Amino acid sequence: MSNTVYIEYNFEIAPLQPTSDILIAELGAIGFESFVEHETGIQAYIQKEDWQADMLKEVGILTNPDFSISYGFKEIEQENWNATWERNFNPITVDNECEVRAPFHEKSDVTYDIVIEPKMSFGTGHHETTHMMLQFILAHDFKGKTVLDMGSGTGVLAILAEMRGAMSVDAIDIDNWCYLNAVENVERNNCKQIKVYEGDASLLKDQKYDVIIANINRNILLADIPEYAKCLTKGGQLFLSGFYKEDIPLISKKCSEYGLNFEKNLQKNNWVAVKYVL
Ligand SMILES: C[S@@+](CC[C@H](N)C(=O)[O-])C[C@H]1O[C@@H](n2cnc3c(N)ncnc32)[C@H](O)[C@@H]1O
Repeated sequence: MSNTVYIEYNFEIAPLQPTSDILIAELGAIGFESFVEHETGIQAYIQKEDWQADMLKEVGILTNPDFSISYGFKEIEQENWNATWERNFNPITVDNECEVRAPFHEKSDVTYDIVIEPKMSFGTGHHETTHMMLQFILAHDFKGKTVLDMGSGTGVLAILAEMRGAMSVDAIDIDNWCYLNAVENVERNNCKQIKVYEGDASLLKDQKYDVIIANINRNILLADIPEYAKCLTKGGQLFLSGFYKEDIPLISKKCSEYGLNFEKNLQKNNWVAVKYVL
């Protein structure tokens, strides 16, 4: 067990929606890694080494008079954070076909049973963006496809892609903890076609993929769409998430500059997942 130290913020929020979604997006943009929603707000986590006492000055929603947000913070050891996760992690079912659960939950009768021990990584299916990406994977044919999962977190999307018949899956995450966690989850789900890498889009060279899935955030996607386009086979599919409905025009404009056409989007609360085709 690594002894990374985290800062845990507890935000009490009114009204809860859409405030917590906006707050999560703003905190994500300044380096917060993970979020746990509760009945009256959210807990947000950032590594102590990435934290500065005045960093919340950049979070615009905190000073917006339309919302009421109060907060406090404390330093915690990673082990405590895991305990929080485990208390909050209930199994989730996507479209009656796929269940994402922790090892300590009982298996239920679904076609795709995914076991994830999230530890510090994002990707249990609870977040709207993960949920919609899982829906996209369930709704599309992955048989025999070569797949890239960029920003793989726990590896949950890569795991479902393999279960749906992908021939090979490269899963890449910039974060060392996510990399290690995805390696564990790949093994835990007995996946054989997934290779996990630590890094970012600079790892992409001459590889070609039939499908690219990337649930990251607006700015990283905008920066990396040109790389994704280069790596897609003609007719290849790109599934993106990690941004809001309002960001679709900007993301679609960038995609169309690289020959990727908008096909459809899913929406959950204000979050979206979008399909583009080359
Ligand atoms: C929103 S989470 C998505 C995790 C998982 N794919 C899912 O759908 O639940 C985004 C992930 O992208 C990773 N990430 C952030 N910036 C990245 C980058 N430039 N390249 C690759 N991964 C990145 C983060 O470490 C995080 O695990």
